[in-house]
Amino acid sequence: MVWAEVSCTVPAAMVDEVAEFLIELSGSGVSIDNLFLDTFSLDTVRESDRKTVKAYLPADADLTAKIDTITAFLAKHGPAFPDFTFLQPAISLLREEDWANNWKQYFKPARIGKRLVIKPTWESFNPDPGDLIIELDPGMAFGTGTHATTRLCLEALEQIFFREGTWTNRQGPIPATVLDVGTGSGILAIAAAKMGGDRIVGLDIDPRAVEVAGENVRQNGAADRVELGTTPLTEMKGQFDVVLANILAEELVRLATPLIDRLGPGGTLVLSGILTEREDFVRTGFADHGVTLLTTTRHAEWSCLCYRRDT
Ligand SMILES: C[S@@+](CC[C@H](N)C(=O)[O-])C[C@H]1O[C@@H](n2cnc3c(N)ncnc32)[C@H](O)[C@@H]1O
Repeated sequence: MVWAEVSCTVPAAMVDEVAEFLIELSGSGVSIDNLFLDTFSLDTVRESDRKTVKAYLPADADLTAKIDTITAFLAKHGPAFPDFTFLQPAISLLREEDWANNWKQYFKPARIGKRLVIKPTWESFNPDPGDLIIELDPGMAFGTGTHATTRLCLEALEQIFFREGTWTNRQGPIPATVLDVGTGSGILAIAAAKMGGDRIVGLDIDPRAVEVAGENVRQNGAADRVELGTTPLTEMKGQFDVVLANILAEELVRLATPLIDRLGPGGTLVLSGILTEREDFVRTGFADHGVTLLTTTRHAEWSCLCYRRDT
């Protein structure tokens, strides 16, 4: 397999927008070269006013169209940023082994919330007491923990499971069952299992994501509690204590009824993948559905809404 490394050099203020766009397009993470070194002395390390955001795309028949999409994105959105100069994205081809190693230099253990650490398998990490470690290699499925929408879900899960100084489910009866709609890399399902969920079901419409999630679940020793599959949400049966869905606002609203149907009375629904400007659209879509909005959290331009099912 050959990969294309696509490098976009943009003003620092545009980095977040370009990174979000490339994450969506590539279905995976990006790297950002953010330091400009101009002498041998570390004292002179300073932030550059330009940064290079790199994404990795399979070098297949779709590559040219994707590069055209990236070029059009830069040309359309760049002029809104001061000091923008249009630079054609630079492309270099990498073999699978090089691609894998390229990723490695950018993925470091990341703490999310207070106790969760996402750790690439090749890195060593000394956990603090009470830390939960998720071992995750960046694959082609979305969900390395670094994206704001994933982070917001993980923080919401910690709020649900960690109470009064302990992970509740090991002591208490609920919450015990979790449905993760759009599981991607399986990161939320694994986190739910580590936090104390007894039975977790992860669904994804993309069979490749389910495959990657399966490997990650096994790697984290959670296969006894996590089931994965491509069953459409509308065909799912049963009810869960927690339902997570990190998919886009339009899809969340489209699926409002089946999402709530899968939630047991008093259960918590975590909706993520919502651009903050689309928050009201989602709130309206979930109004009069027998759920009460508990919290709204935001990170970058993303929002996460948590609801409780009333009866
Ligand atoms: C933004 S990713 C989230 C991945 C992971 N849960 C996370 O939080 O990082 C969304 C995932 O949802 C899947 N997806 C989109 N619409 C879906 C649907 N209607 N049912 C199930 N999966 C869906 C996509 O294939 C993708 O893997």
